[in-house]
Amino acid sequence: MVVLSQLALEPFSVIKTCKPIGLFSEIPVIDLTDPHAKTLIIKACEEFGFFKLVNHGVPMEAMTKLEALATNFFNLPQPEKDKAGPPNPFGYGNKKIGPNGDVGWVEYLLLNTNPQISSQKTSIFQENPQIFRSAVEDYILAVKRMAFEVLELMADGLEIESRNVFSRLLRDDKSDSCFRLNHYPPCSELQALSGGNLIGFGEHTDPQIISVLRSNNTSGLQICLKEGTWVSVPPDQTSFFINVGDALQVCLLCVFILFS
Ligand SMILES: C=C1C[C@]23C[C@@]1(O)CC[C@H]2[C@@]12CC[C@H](O)[C@@](C)(C(=O)O1)[C@H]2[C@@H]3C(=O)O
Ligand SMILES: O=C(O)CCC(=O)C(=O)O
Repeated sequence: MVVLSQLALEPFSVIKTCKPIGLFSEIPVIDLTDPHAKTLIIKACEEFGFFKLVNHGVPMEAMTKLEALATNFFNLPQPEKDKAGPPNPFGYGNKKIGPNGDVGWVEYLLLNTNPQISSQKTSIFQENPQIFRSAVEDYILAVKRMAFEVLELMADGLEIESRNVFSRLLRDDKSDSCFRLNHYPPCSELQALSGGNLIGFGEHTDPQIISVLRSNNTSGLQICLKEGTWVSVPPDQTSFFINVGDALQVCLLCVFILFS
């Protein structure tokens, strides 16, 4: 048994904890091949701002490959991972999230997704540079295709004449879309001491149009419902989850104001 002294616990004092909450089974599920997908997406955006995507067209092989390589990266000794940091804004980060001084029990790789991905810090792809880089590129390409489809269905569902009104923002070579690989390391001693789960990536809204999320069959992601209750998203190995970001929420509000 390891007993942590007060001194050893000091660096963790800024990491918050939360009590486990129940899994939420009512998250809308959108089948991307369903002819009614556009209507169902808009309904899900209005009701939850969050939905699950199935039959999304991203090959399972691309997901599995990336997951294995990311796991290899996060299993590297700390000094090796640190060579890919600090994130400014792209690169490897540990506990410090974003520019606002937020901290969490998380380490991550933040990358840009534009075609000049080769301009990323090469130390990110250190172990197997070609293999890791091409797995990241293949995955990003497949996820982008899916995101184009979702954004175009959203425009269709809103009956906006130009179908690419949202997707062109992502298609743009200068798009500031980014790709984030989060790893939440286990820390059973601290969890036992605190009596709750350590918060990895704290409460926030996403500034983007949409965020595309995937978990490797692990629970932990929580969303806040309209009435303010936090619920847990059930673990899922094969689906993606879409979260409506602040930018799209503003667009949706404008559309509703204009047409109501
Ligand atoms: C804590 C934060 C990190 C973040 C900016 C923020 O203040 C709130 C949203 C976070 C997020 C989530 C999606 C993307 O990964 C990200 C790059 C973004 O634009 O918003 C991160 C931000 C970040 O890591 O800087
Ligand atoms: O790791 C996750 O699934 C959550 C990350 C997140 O909330 C985000 O990137 O906005």
